Amino acid sequence: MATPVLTAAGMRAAEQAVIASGVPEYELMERAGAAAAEIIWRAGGLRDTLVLCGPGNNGGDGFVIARLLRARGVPVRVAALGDSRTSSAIQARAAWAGPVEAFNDAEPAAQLVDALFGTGLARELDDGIAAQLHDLVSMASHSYAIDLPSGVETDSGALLSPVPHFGMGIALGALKPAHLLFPAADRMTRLVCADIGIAANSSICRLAPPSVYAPGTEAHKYSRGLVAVVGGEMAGASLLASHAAARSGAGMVRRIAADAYIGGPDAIVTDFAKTATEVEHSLQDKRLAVVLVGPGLGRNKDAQARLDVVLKSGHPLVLDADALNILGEIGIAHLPQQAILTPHEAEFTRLFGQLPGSKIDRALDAARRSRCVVVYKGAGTVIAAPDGRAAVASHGSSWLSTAGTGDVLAGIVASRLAVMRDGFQAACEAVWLHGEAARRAGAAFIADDLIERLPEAIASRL
Ligand SMILES: NC(=O)C1=CN([C@@H]2O[C@H](COP(=O)(O)OP(=O)(O)OC[C@H]3O[C@@H](n4cnc5c(N)ncnc54)[C@H](O)[C@@H]3O)[C@@H](O)[C@H]2O)[C@@H](O)CC1
Ligand SMILES: [K+]
Repeated sequence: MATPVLTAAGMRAAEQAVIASGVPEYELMERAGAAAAEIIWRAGGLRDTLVLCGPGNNGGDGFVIARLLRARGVPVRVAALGDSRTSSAIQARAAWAGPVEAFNDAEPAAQLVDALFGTGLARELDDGIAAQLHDLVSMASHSYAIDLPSGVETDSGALLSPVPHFGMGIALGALKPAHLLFPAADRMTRLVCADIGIAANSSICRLAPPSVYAPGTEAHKYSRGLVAVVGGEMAGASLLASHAAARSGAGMVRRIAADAYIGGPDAIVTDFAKTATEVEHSLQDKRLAVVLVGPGLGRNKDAQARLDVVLKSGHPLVLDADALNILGEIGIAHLPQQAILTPHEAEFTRLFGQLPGSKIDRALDAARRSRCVVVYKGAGTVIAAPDGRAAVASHGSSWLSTAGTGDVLAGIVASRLAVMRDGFQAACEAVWLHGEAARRAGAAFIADDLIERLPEAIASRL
């Protein structure tokens, strides 16, 4: 099941709905503290523990955690950053029977619990607070960020001040964008989400592993989807994309190109098309399920003419790389509806300019403007649909930062679209399979290795 992602405001609204149904706010704090204490107990056992409590409800959670860990026999100290300022936090502090040290004087412990700030962080931490938090976290063998690491901006994942690396992030009630978006996501080696009985409904989710279906017994190559990859100046990129498409479930892949490149899998047929008119002729095949253009296309006049016939072909499209660069020059008004666009950061900016908000906001805005599914690539890839759905892929392999992996992703997207016809779902499946193939390829792989891992990645989700 997809895990919902809530912004700070969305979380407050969900909390208010539960409170309106008759659950006191303090009860929610007790639930949050109990869930977090259970996770910490399981991971850290009887280690010496220091709980850092801030002035708001995040600090209140900290007092509950301290009390419950101590009740289990864990040696716990609490250090607070001033007085508690909310009624629930005051209540939680009163229920903690032990002493409260000053934050600035707190000595390190083997286990560190950061309950300084959560979704209510309004600005950067003072230098002294950030430095003390950093020292205490780095001296602990086990460290936990309650709800969020203190110092990260909930909705964007930006670091408002320097934030140390925590062993674990314990999200309360629902994931927030900062749990998945970089650089914040990188500050938690592990991430768990504690259920506190809040119904978290959201059109934004963490990218979930897909359920992939094997072809039916009646299937044949055309029913499984015929993908055309329109090539251009660089044969290698369109070959990589074609090969990736062929290994991702499509029934047949046809490369439409002007080069006479021989090599690559024999299963991929190359249609020799020297001119845009010849490309147009090849695209008249009614059996085509999807056309991919962009990898290796180039940006010269001939590339523009090829792109033009693809845009007018009437087929479902996947547009990547140079197709996006050309569109950045001629404008997105030329886009047909319901294509899938796969821009990396620079291509995204060329297409849509500097949009405001988080990476999720920008992807959703771009999807609405273009009326296309947008796969906004990079660390923390965001897939967004014009109807407001978004999925965020976190913790992809950083080894993907090598030549040709974008061409491979574009090929997988085209293939999954040919198989299932739903753009958003196809893009989500493709991003997941790409990430899984990378995980299986290990370290220092090249784009070609990734393709070889795709059948295993698909088999793992059958
Ligand atoms: N929303 C929910 O459903 C629940 C929220 N809970 C907890 O409540 C948290 C949110 O609580 P709050 O809204 O009280 O917010 P926080 O506890 O995150 O912080 C708010 C407090 O910090 C101060 N502050 C903000 N930025 C500061 C800075 N840079 N330096 C110094 N002070 C600063 C504010 O003036 C305010 O007093 C969540 O992260 C979670 O831990 C849980 O108790 C239970 C359920
Ligand atoms: K925190």
